[in-house]
Amino acid sequence: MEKPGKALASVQTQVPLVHNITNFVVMNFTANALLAVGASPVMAHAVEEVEEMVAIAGALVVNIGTLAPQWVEGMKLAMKKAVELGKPIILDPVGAGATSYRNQVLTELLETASPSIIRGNASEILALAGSNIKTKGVDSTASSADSLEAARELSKKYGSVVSVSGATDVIVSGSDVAFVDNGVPLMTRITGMGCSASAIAGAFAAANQDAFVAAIGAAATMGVCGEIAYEKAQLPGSFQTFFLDALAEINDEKLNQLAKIRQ
Ligand SMILES: Nc1ncnc2c1ncn2[C@@H]1O[C@H](COP(=O)(O)OP(=O)(O)O)[C@@H](O)[C@H]1O
Ligand SMILES: Cc1ncsc1CCOP(=O)(O)O
Ligand SMILES: [Mg+2]
Repeated sequence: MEKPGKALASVQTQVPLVHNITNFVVMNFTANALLAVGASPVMAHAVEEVEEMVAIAGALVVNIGTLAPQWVEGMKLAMKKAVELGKPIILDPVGAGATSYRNQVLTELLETASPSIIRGNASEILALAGSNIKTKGVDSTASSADSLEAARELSKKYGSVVSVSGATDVIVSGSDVAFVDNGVPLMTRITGMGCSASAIAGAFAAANQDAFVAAIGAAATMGVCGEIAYEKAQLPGSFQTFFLDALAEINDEKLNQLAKIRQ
């Protein structure tokens, strides 16, 4: 397995534009996380402009966190355009398994296009694979270790890389699996950490052809930066600030040294 530093260096040298259709809760934090890691964020969801925006972006991140029908229309238009132009799509199925509306919209989005990367927590990935699990709003009620089979199924069904976050991040691409053991539990106590993981996966996918390499690099970057931030702050408010600082200071060498990736 190639070390993740090279994939990060590609992001930092290319500074890709990442088009996010994401939720109201995390827009600001996600944009800051992308800027800090060395990418360029834009948030745009109006049906009137999503096609033009995706045309100038390196990747499209679709996050269903605060859904409404007009947004779904914009997501579908953007996804179709991304397919037409060969741009990678990252899908974050926020709250899959919490309500039937979310499940229905996810079915429609996955009929519209196959994402390069599906990034969610364990409950969301299990729900997406058809299990009856009830996600606790947007929070997971399952462990990433229990989602390996579901991730495999989804990866085969949609031809996507599936990245499941948790104590260990599980990343599946067809029959290939990688595990990333970085991160700290405090990351679950700040909203937008998973959404940022998906947005950063977008930056990595924009700058790296191989979606498996991109998803692993993004997960390792998130986890390593969480560990660096935790050395400085052990409470959510200050941790969030130090996490952004860590994203801004991470480089290929440090990432290679601290990433714990198993295959
Ligand atoms: N128990 C944990 N220990 C260490 N890192 C974790 C833990 N749970 C989640 N993370 C990390 O936090 C980030 C967000 O993951 P998660 O909380 O699962 O996403 P979401 O916010 O979508 O539910 C990921 O980078 C993940 O690796
Ligand atoms: C709390 C909340 N409610 C709707 S979207 C959202 C943010 C979810 O963010 P994350 O999946 O990164 O925890
Ligand atoms: Mg999430």
